[in-house]
Amino acid sequence: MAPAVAFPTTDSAALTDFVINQGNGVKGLSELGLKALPKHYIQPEGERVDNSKIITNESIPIIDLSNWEDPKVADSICDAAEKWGFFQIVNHGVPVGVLDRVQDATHLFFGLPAAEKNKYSKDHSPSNSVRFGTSFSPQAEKALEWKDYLSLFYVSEEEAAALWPPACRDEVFEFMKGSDVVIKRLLQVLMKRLNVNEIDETKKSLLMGSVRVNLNYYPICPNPELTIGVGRHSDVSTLTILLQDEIGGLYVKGRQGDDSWIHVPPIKGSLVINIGDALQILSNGRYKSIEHRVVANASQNRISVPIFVNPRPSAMIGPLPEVVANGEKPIYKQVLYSDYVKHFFRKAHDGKATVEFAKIDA
Ligand SMILES: O=C(O)CCC(=O)C(=O)O
Ligand SMILES: [Fe+2]
Repeated sequence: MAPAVAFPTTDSAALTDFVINQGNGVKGLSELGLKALPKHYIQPEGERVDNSKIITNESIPIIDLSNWEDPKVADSICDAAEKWGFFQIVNHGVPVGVLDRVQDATHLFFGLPAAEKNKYSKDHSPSNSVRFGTSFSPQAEKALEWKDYLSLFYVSEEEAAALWPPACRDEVFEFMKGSDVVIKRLLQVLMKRLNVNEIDETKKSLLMGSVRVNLNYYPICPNPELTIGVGRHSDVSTLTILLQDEIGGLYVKGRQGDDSWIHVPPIKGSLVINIGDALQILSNGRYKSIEHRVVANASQNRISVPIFVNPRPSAMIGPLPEVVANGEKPIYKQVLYSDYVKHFFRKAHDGKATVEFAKIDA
């Protein structure tokens, strides 16, 4: 039987203390067996997923990478990046055992006692590279999101070995390393269409100068229709490689320019790829970073593991010289990538608003 609720969940201070300060997260709330969603998680109607807005007559492309050398594969990747900003890849070369192990390790980490996970919270973590938290940006949000996370910024193998939680450290590292080849190939293909034929050191720092891996945990929610797992946002990355489990719940904004949403169906062994804001800016808008969000679930706990491939924080990002060489007008200015990321985290999730930060004023 679930334990009796030990505090009034209407009391903001008590809720913050339980969820954030003690490190119980929304997983802890969920396991109290609440009958109703605490008011802090009730999202304005526009932020919830409205079932009437979900379209089922379209789906994001699924690309088979078994024949890398086939130019048709490269075309499908670039077309998907231009038209959809989102696609799934199968036969990508990352062994299914690696994917299974990082999913098991994610469950293992979130299954640890709160006090153990809390060692990695903002107030206790020995390093900024390792952060356990809940929601997206609780200080900046009017309504909280129904998600806990562990965020791991990769600095070096030594640092990862010393600082990442032992419950998931080796498996996350194996997933990150195992995805290296497919990440490089995808970027090479995407660059070729932009007339960038070689990823030299400068390009490397712009495209893949840093990596962050998140472990996301979306526990069972008493009123999923009133809240959200992750609110509408686009990623600030160059490219995101996402491993989701078999539960489902990720929605991508439709292409009609209206408020329609498309489900990304789980496919065992596949990886979801999406273009982030940094690549939209570097490609001068040719590749699209598309809004997406995650619903909460009434009956199952869901996990996902995105790898965010990012520019180096100290890199200046703007439209690549190869892209504007033919006289194309730049629509973005040069911005310091770390400023861009700071801007993203300063506010609650708000769809595509972050990219305005880099727009050249009309
Ligand atoms: O959980 C998911 O499927 C997506 C998560 C996501 O969009 C993110 O972490 O940026
Ligand atoms: Fe995302």
